[in-house]
Amino acid sequence: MLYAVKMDVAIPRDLDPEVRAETVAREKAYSHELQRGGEWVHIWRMVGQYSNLSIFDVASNERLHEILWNLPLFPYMTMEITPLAQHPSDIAVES
Ligand SMILES: O=C(O)C[C@H]1C=CC(=O)O1
Repeated sequence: MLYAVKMDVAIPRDLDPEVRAETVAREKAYSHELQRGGEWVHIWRMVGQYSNLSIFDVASNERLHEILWNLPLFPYMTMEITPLAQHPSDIAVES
């Protein structure tokens, strides 16, 4: 199942810089692990924003929830989640 997830990050300005750096580093490692495992298919920076647009390919709603809930930056994020379906005009799936 494919999902587009827009993540907007808003880390409080007064967060301890060490906590901030450590949380961002854990987020990066967690993201890399999921990308290598094939569930986090794309991650794009949204120009001019501390936001990304990501594509996930996961087995279920529950699995996506688990992945997102465990993001180290989850407490500082707002997300918009859009389930994706094949488009009938996609030449990759045309028969
Ligand atoms: O920077 C971001 O967009 C937030 C987050 C998502 C993955 C990652 O490494 O950082």
